[in-house]
Amino acid sequence: MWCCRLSHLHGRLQNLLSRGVTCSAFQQPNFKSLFPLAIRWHHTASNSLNCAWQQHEDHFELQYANTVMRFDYLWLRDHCRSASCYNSKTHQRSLDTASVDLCIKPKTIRLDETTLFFTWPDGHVTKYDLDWLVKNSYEGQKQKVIQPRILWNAEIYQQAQVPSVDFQSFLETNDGLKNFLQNFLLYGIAFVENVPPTQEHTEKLAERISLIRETIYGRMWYFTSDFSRGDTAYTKLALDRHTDTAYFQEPCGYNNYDRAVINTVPYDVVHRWYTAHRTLTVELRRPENEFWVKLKPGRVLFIDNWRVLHGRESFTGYRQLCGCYLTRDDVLNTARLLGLQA
Ligand SMILES: C[N+](C)(C)CCCC[C@H](N)C(=O)O
Ligand SMILES: O=C(O)CCC(=O)C(=O)O
Ligand SMILES: [Fe+2]
Repeated sequence: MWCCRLSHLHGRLQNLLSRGVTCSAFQQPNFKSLFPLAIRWHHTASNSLNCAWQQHEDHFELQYANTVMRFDYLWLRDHCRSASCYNSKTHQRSLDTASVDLCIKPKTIRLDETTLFFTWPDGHVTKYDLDWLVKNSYEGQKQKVIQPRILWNAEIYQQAQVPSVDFQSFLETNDGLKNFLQNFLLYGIAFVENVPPTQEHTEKLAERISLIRETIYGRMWYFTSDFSRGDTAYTKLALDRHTDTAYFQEPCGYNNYDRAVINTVPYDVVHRWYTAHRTLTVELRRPENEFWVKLKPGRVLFIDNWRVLHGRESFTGYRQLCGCYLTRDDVLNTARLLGLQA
C-alpha cells in the first residue's frame, strides 16, 4: 500500500519536473499582458540621490550607489522584511515561500526618500531600503572585499616575517587574539609562543578560539610513537605532506595515505585522475613550496587543513605531541565577532 502511494507521488513529482513551470504571458487571460510592459526609467526627483529604476517584464532593475542591480520579483517578495513575513527578533523567515505565486509581479512600485515600496497583487506591501538592496544584491556582493588570502611559498612566508602571538596576549586581550586570527586567515597557519607545554594549557588555548571537535582520536590527543595505534602518524616514520581525516563526512581536508580504493570511476577517468594527482604532488613537493619549522615545547602551531598540508621527517628518540581539532564554523565565527571578514 505504502509502496503504491510512494510511486504515485514519485510519478507526480517527475511529471511536474519534466513539464517545468513557465511564466509565459500567454497563460494569463488578460490580453494586455500579451504585450510587453512599457519599459521606462524612473528617476528620483532629487538628483543628489542618484537612483533610477525600471520595471521589466521578468525582473526589476535598479541603479544606485554606482551599482546596476537586477532582482527577480519572487526574490523581492521572498525577502520581504515586514512583520508578517520575517521575525526580526529571531532573524527567521515566517513567510511560506512555497505559497507565493512563482510568476508574481508587483502591482505598483514607488520610491520615497531611500525606501522602495512594492505593492503586490494581494495588497501586501514590501519595503526595501536602497542600501539594504545594494548590500544583499548579487551585484553588490560581487563588489564586496572578502577576507584576503595570501598564496605563499617558503620564501614569501619567511619574508613576510609574520609575528607569533604571545600566549598571554592571546588569552587575555582581544587584540592578541585578533592579530593571531588575522594571520591565520591570511596564511592558513599561525603560531602562539610561550605556551606552558602541558595538555591543559594547549586545551585552554584552543578553547579561546573555538569549540574543540571530538573525534575517534579523542578530544585532546596526546601522543608519542606507538605502532599499536595502527597509523603512520603514530610511528617514527617520515610522514609525507597530508591533511587529516580525509575519510570523514566533514573532513579536515584530502590525503594520499588514507585514500580509499577508487572503484567508482572507469579506467580512462581513473587515468586522468592519476595524471592530475601527479601534477599536484609534483607542485606540493617542490622545495620552494615547503616551509620547515621545528616544533619545540611552548610553540603551538595552528593549521588550516583546507589550505595547508603538513608532514614530518622520520625521527629517533622520544617525542610527544599534543593537540586537537577545532570546529571550522566556530573559528570563523570568532574571527567575525572580532570584526574580521572570514
Ligand atoms: C594523531 N592525530 C590524531 C593527530 C591524527 C591521526 C590521524 C591519522 C589519519 N591517518 C588521518 O590523517 O586522518
Ligand atoms: O608528528 C607530527 O609532527 C605530525 C603528526 C600528524 O601529522 C598527525 O598525527 O596527523
Ligand atoms: Fe596529520
